Amino acid sequence: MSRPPRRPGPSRPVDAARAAALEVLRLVRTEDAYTNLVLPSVVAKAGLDTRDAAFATELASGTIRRQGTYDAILAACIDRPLRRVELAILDVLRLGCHQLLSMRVPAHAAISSTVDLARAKVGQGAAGFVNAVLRNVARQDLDAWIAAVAPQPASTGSRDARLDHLSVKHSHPRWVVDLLDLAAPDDDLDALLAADNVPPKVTLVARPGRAEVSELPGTPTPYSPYGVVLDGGDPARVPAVAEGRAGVQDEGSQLVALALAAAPVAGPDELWVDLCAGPGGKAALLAALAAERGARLLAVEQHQHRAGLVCRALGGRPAGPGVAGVVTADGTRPPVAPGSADRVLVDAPCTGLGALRRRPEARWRRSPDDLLSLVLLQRRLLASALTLVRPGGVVLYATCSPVRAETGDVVASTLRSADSVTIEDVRPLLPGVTDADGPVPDTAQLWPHRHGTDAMFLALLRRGGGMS
Ligand SMILES: C[S@@+](CC[C@H](N)C(=O)[O-])C[C@H]1O[C@@H](n2cnc3c(N)ncnc32)[C@H](O)[C@@H]1O
Repeated sequence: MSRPPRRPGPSRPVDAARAAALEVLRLVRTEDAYTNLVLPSVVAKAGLDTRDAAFATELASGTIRRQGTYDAILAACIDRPLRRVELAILDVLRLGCHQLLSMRVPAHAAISSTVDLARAKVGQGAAGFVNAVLRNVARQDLDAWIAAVAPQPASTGSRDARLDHLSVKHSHPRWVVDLLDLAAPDDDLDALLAADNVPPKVTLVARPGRAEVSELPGTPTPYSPYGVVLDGGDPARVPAVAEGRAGVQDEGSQLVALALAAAPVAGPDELWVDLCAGPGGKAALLAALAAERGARLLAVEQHQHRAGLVCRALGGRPAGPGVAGVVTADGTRPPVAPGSADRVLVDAPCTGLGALRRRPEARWRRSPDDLLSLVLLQRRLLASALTLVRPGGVVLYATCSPVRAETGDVVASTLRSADSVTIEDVRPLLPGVTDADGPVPDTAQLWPHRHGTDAMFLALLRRGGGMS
């Protein structure tokens, strides 16, 4: 994206789009803000036109996403450890790197406008430092820098050396690369990490019985019969979305809801439960499918605010066609009679490492310590779901993560400890989807680089026998 700074000259005003991007970096760093949530308000406050808004969006999102690569390069250009560089200056330097190395902004424009930004927002001393460092960065292109700071090891090199290289090349924390390497199919890691750096296009879902796919602008999704990939523009302006008959939903998430609904269940099929429903994307699709069959969905969500979002996703009514209610409750102890549900979805809270392409800052926010507590909760939620479901009913366990500890390992340990629970092949419930074998037999794993979806994991369990 080539875009010169507004006005060259010795005392230039700071460029509004670059200043907006810097403000987004500051909010994400100091207030734990989410890039995608703060961008619209920062852009609006700065009064940017469409072109400048697109520039600020790419500059902020891309810089945050690629900060691991840029920090490795900056470390090679600065003669003290990066941790001793003032964080406000580091933000400016990272923005400069993104313009120079990934946005094709001409070097003189990238450097002079970023130096102006440093002078205006940090101080005169910072401007000189930024100027010197960015001139150094501009000496070579991104590939040359990666080769210099994280050379690709020979094919005989160690696993550690390979992962070190990929961590810098694709700007992922090293511990995340380690877990994704253990999860990804052979030789896929490079493509998977690259896919995490490509922001996905917006995908819409036409909720069955409420909207038709033909009403939605865009290209039909390859696997979900209800999905459309939007060509561009604001999804909120699509009438069916504004009216709540359609929604924004990744195709992988659509496939999770569709797989639960497609699982064969003999006998009554009246009560479906979504045990971790917030913010309600899958609940809305499930409720629409349930309504078509005379069944009803009960949505359970632990956090009140998110339960409110589920209500909104379900059309704002506490009950109605396809909806039995929305309950704010802990899914490990839900107010639902044991053995009363015919189908249960456990879309478990997880690390979200399968949806990194969606949230630029997400990879830097998680820590390895998160995993253990999540796994314990995932096991308890799955055990709870198996108590709620009647004999012959099904539980679909899903995560938006491919990490084995929270996918196959949770399922395997549950199968070892639960009485009268069997696993069934979930892959036939994903028509047209290939190359999606999960980490344990009969499970499925979707991938951004293979299927164009988030990395959703799916396992289908059936309760057998009588009541326990
Ligand atoms: C992965 S998200 C679910 C996404 C949702 N199914 C959708 O498609 O919109 C997991 C949700 O589980 C909720 N949650 C976390 N712990 C829970 C618990 N113990 N019981 C019920 N919900 C819980 C989180 O607040 C979060 O909203």
